[in-house]
Amino acid sequence: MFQNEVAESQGIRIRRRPPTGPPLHFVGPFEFRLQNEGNTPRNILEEIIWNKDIEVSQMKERKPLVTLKKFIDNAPPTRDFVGALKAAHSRTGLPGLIAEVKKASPSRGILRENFDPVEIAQAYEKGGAACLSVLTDEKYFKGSFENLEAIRSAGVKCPLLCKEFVIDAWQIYYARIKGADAILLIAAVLPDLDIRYMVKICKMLDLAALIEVHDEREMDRVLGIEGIELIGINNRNLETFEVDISNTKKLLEGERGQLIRQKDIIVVGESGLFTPDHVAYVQEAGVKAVLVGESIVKQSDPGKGIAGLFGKDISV
Ligand SMILES: O=P(O)(O)OC[C@@H](O)[C@@H](O)c1c[nH]c2ccccc12
Repeated sequence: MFQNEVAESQGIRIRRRPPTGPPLHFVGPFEFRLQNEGNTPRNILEEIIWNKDIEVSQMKERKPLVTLKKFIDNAPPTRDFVGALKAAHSRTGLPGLIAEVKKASPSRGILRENFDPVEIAQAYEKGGAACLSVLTDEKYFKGSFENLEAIRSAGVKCPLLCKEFVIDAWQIYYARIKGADAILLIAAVLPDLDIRYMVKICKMLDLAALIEVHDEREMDRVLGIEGIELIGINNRNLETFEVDISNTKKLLEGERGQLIRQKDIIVVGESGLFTPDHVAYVQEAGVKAVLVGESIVKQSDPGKGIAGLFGKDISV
């Protein structure tokens, strides 16, 4: 089966870029660039993935895997991402916070004009964040690997999640070299075999893998994969941008919730969390951690934003 057919059989709607790319000109009497005939992205996530494909193939040419592997041997050890979340949860009795260093997003535009990633990261740490998430996609989120590196070099102690659209194992090695302690893998984009393979690479590199799901089918696929410690439930649909925090509750009900507790998997509630009520709602649903960007990054002091989000100071 071809790559897209394997993906489709698992309910994955995101297609990988056609190898030839969309035709750029008229050929013969007909325009071949037909809308939605396989050569135009159908939604924003698909567009991001097709761009990422080009970006990664260019970066791989400049820094082939053999070169990256040499740097890995000298990279400092990673810090325990999952451990930090668990420790925060038992210290505060509230979900451990992964605070996101996020300048912009395709759905919300620019979130913060004067954006100093290191300053924001330090404010988050001071405000009681257990871990940080750093967006590294430049084109759609105005993030960068330089931000990740800078935060790590500035002496921030919170473990760092590299927030990327991973489609190739090369990106995992790259993230590790740039200072990541954990990496995001999105089930809406990656077939089971890729997730299995990438989770193994993460283990080999001592990185935590946060596997992100958005619906029941993705959750069931991921629960069928061995060795997963961390699942994120995204309340935002990355194809339509619709946000609904009851999604977290829906995916943790019944047998799924039971299986997750049995397997001792930590669930992270992601996106659209703005108030102490929101946090309490997803905690009630069963999450032990939350991933929050917009509501805290927008505050003039993002550290105080954390106290606002939880309804109390969690820094002590
Ligand atoms: O800013 P919010 O609504 O608090 O969301 C943060 C985070 O969940 C969101 O940025 C996110 C979750 N999964 C993603 C995947 C790609 C890009 C971004 C994301």
